[in-house]
Amino acid sequence: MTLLPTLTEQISRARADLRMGLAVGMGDYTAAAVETLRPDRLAALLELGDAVMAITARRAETLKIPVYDGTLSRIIVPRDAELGWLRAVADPSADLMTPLKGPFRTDRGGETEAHLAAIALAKSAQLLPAVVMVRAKAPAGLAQLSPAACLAALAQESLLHPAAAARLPLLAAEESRLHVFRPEDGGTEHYAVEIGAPDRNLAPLVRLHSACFTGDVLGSLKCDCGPQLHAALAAMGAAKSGVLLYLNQEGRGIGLANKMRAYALQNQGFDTVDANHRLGFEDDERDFRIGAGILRQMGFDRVRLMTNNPRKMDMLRSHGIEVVERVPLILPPGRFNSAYLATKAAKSGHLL
Ligand SMILES: Nc1nc2c(ncn2[C@@H]2O[C@H](COP(=O)(O)OP(=O)(O)OP(=O)(O)O)[C@@H](O)[C@H]2O)c(=O)[nH]1
Ligand SMILES: [Zn+2]
Repeated sequence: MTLLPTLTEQISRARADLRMGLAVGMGDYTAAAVETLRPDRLAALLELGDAVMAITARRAETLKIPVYDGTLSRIIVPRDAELGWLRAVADPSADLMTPLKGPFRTDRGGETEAHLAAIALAKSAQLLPAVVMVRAKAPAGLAQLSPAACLAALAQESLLHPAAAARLPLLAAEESRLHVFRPEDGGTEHYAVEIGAPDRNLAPLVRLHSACFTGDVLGSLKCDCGPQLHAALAAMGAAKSGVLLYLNQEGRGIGLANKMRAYALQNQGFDTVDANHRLGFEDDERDFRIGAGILRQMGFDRVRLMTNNPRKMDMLRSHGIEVVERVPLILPPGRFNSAYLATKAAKSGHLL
């Protein structure tokens, strides 16, 4: 028995540190997220030694920087580099105005595990996936992680536990309950709306809905999230049975700030997939294992899934939930979201 933090708890702390702009120890390196770094901290970091900036292959492709190992690039940070330069490499918002930020010198060969782990940690903190790293042990007082352990822990399914539940009459269904699930790793909570009393032996209507503040709350016309949310609840209300999981994976897992960066790129003419890539993310950074885990905990192992996204079905199936039927959830496109929906069908495999 110990009062000391477990590896998962140490990772959660390190994630919070990156968000605050603090550096963390990653094996033999000291690493900080470019997005939150302050000029004085950059100067202190550069005093430790020569720095590289690690970016994902996706961002490197946009900047036409070579990727030697298929996953990332390590750009050598000039001794006199200013934070603005690092930020411009990390953040594509000014790409069109200043397309060529190079010439860039890059590192090749050698170990990249610490770089990969630092990028994965920045992504899990919903920060731009760009980190500045110096090969020097982190000074005492900073979080210290082992890259291999960090990568393994971040790839693992996070365990969730029921935190609270109560009856919640809804417009779509008076007989409803809201369950709050809390992950062990200190991350964001996720919710399950249980409508009626779905029979655990039958396959109820289920929807895995990913949070969309702009669509769900503000009624944004750029996507179909709000109408899909309400249509799913209405269908469950009509059936007097169903489970809607509200997963707090805003912006397909990249967070609202990055989603707004992606929207700004879309306003420049890039589509929803290319915008994610230019930011350094994959098209979809969500972890649908969370949904499977919540369903299993609630006693469901067979579902009729309301979705147009085959990835959701595959992920549930490979995590112990039988999808006995796909129930399409298609809303008429509008003036502002037709291009978005067409891109999802053409590039992300969404079914129409
Ligand atoms: N990164 C990014 N996320 C977006 C964009 N537009 C909407 N989103 C997010 O995309 C997610 C959409 O979630 P869902 O509707 O559950 O999923 P889906 O993959 O469209 O699949 P189905 O609706 O089930 O067919 C939400 O997290 C939104 O916040 C965008 O342009 N960029
Ligand atoms: Zn949306």
